[in-house]
Amino acid sequence: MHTPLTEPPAAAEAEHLERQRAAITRLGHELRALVEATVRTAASHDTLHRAADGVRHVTGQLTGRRRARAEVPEVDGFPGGPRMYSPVVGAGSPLAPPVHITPTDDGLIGHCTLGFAHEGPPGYGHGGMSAMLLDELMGQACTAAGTPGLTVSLQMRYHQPIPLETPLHILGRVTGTNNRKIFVTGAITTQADPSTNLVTADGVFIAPDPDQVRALFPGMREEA
Ligand SMILES: CCCCC/C=C\C/C=C\C/C=C\C/C=C\CCCC(=O)SCCNC(=O)CCNC(=O)[C@H](O)C(C)(C)COP(=O)(O)OP(=O)(O)OC[C@H]1O[C@@H](n2cnc3c(N)ncnc32)[C@H](O)[C@@H]1OP(=O)(O)O
Repeated sequence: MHTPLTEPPAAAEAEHLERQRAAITRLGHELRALVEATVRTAASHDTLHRAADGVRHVTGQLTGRRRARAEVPEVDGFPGGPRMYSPVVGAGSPLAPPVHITPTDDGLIGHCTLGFAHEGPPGYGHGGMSAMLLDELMGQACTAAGTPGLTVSLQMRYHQPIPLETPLHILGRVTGTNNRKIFVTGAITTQADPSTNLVTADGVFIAPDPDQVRALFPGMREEA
């Protein structure tokens, strides 16, 4: 059977990206397990010191070339594509639950479960986490509606605490626009009781003009 000596560049690049993203996702998963174990453990100080030595050793393996501040990672698409290291949706970020987002009839829905690393009041989610989850969903709802925007105002209402280790729904929906202003609402519920809003938010996002986009995101690739 004839095998081509060189793969077409596009196919090789796609395969490289896929491998890279799979490895980033795997490391993110292990790091989340480490973070969760760290904030729940009752291990002795000896064990904690040994773990710290081990983690320092691992960190030392990841300090080669590092991306610059405004550089968009090669594994990402911006705007509108994957964000592997986002603290909300990034499969590679130990900070992210991570949230998995899908479209709805009129906006977006995110699915996630908060762990002990996201705790505010004992047993419940941190209010700042709720704001971060909603900011992301509402921001992505702007992008999904065809008008990517930056948050200029986020009004939060905390109705009931968010239980940890409980599957959640996070909703984001664009309700209107006025020139560059985009009005968005959001809500967090449990998956089990989607009709009871635990947290709601109203936000104003602004679509930056082209000069602002160039100034703010110098690392954005031309094709975006
Ligand atoms: C095709 C290319 C597209 C390129 C990509 C474009 C955008 C990408 C953006 C987002 C997508 C990316 C990632 C999503 C990730 C995360 C989602 C979470 C969202 C965030 O994590 S995002 C970070 C936090 N966010 C900021 O870091 C913003 C800081 N900010 C600024 O960088 C400036 O603010 C800017 C540049 C946005 C606008 O600057 P500016 O000078 O053009 O705006 P200006 O002041 O002229 O206001 C214009 C009109 O908005 C009204 N207005 C202003 N403030 C208001 C407020 N608070 N409430 C109500 N209305 C307000 C004014 O009253 C006026 O209204 P009017 O025209 O009617 O008078």
